[in-house]
Amino acid sequence: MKFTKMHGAGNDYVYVNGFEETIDNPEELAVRVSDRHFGIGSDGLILILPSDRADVRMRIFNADGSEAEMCGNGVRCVAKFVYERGLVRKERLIIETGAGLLPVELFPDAGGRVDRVRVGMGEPRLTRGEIPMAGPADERAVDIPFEVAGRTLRATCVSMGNPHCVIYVDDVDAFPVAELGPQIERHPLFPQRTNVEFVQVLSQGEVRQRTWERGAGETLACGTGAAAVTVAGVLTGRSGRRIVNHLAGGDLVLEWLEAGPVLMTGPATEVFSGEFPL
Ligand SMILES: N[C@@H](CCC[C@H](N)C(=O)O)C(=O)O
Repeated sequence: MKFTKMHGAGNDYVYVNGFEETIDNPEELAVRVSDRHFGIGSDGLILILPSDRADVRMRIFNADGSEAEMCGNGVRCVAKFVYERGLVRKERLIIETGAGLLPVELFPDAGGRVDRVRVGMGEPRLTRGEIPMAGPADERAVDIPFEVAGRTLRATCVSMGNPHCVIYVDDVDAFPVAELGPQIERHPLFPQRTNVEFVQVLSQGEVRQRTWERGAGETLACGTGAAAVTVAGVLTGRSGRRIVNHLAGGDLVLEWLEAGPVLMTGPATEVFSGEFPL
């Protein structure tokens, strides 16, 4: 199987061109390729596929083999991949994801190389029923207290097509992400598990984020997570509608428009291509 390894702000995936390759068991393949010792090494697997509703379709599988609805850093890399290889030579395209059809804008340089991409991430879903989260289905979860490992934390929960639990902390570097992340991911509040963002607010327009991803563990960045953090900042009054989010692997610029959708702009980087035995 031919593959390309790409990353968006350090959130790395193995990308397979499904216009040419047929993958029978992507769940199992995701586990194999993601292994950082015995595989290629990645946070998961992304398939780039033909679509009958959009210019291209993507499917994302986490490193544990579970399929997610959407990947914000991945969608930027998919756009770069299809543009640079001439599969879809458009600077504005639509990508089909499990979270719906998303508009994407590319900023190629004079040589046709794309390093920066903007994605319309759709409208956040805010009720517990939509996230999904235990409790009254039509209520929001904004700064709600909950217990984990004998501590009381406060969570603001948002779906960007996939579930996110945002927790504000004073010092994100010192926070025990690896200890509490997996316990929050599988907390009984979240019937489909959750991604977890630990956030330190620097100012109304700037935050720092560490991410514990559902199905992948701590990653260097999470695009849907950064979008959820933008929304949580507005809902809790901690940050404004437009922020720069400093993630462990790079920066993303986000804006939650009054009209509804969240826009995310960030890097898309190709690392190398190769062949992997199926
Ligand atoms: N890294 C991604 C999100 C990938 C899926 C996530 N782990 C989930 O299970 O929902 C991003 O950049 O959004």
